[in-house]
Amino acid sequence: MRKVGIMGGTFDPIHYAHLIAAQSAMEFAALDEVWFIPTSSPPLKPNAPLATEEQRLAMVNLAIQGEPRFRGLDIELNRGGTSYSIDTIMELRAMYPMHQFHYIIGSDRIHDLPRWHRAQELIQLVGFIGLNRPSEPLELDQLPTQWQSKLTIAPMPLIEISSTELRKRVKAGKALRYYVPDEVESYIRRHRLYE
Ligand SMILES: Nc1ncnc2c1ncn2[C@@H]1O[C@H](COP(=O)(O)OP(=O)(O)OP(=O)(O)O)[C@@H](O)[C@H]1O
Ligand SMILES: O=C(O)c1ccc[n+]([C@@H]2O[C@H](COP(=O)([O-])O)[C@@H](O)[C@H]2O)c1
Repeated sequence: MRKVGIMGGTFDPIHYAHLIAAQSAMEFAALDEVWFIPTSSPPLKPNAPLATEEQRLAMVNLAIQGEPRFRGLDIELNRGGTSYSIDTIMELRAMYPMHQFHYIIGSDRIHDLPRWHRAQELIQLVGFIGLNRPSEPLELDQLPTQWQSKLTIAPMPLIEISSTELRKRVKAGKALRYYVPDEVESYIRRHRLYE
């Protein structure tokens, strides 16, 4: 049996906090691998991503190259439409019956977990590894008890980097260096993303 963490996200663009979150979850929960899965259409976000699906996946693959335990998956892009996690988990469980999956999420997403599509079924299929995020600090007591019992909190240095802030930085002509891997910055500049 392999323990696999699922790092789902819009990744518009992927940044260092995503990578540190994945590494923290991997260390804490003794995961064998983390699979990064870019969404097609993110369920609870008001705006559509700015970069294309191909560009977001390309940036994920550039960011994780060199870490053999990290892998980028196009399963949600191939399925298209709204990327509900229940569909992804069911598909992955059917494809990899010997794997045990854990969903990795930041505190902003932890708070809206009960509003996820078919949340009651999802909770039966997968455990969650949560990471604190300074913009929306963890408030576990706000979460129904049945969710609290399915959630493990992994320690991670608080890092207030968001893709929204990075898109604003590009628009304002500011540097991305030290916020994203160099290869991701080069890709963003080459494709003139977020300008
Ligand atoms: N700074 C961070 N610390 C911890 N977790 C994070 C951080 N940034 C993102 N995450 C988590 O990573 C996952 C994917 O996030 P996402 O791709 O939406 O990035 P984002 O920075 O929140 O994007 P945006 O600003 O566009 O909303 C989510 O579970 C999110 O909570
Ligand atoms: O299944 C849902 O209803 C659902 C609702 C909100 C978020 N998610 C998943 O959570 C992950 C992070 O979402 P986001 O919007 O922060 O990029 C991504 O994989 C989404 O598909 C899933």
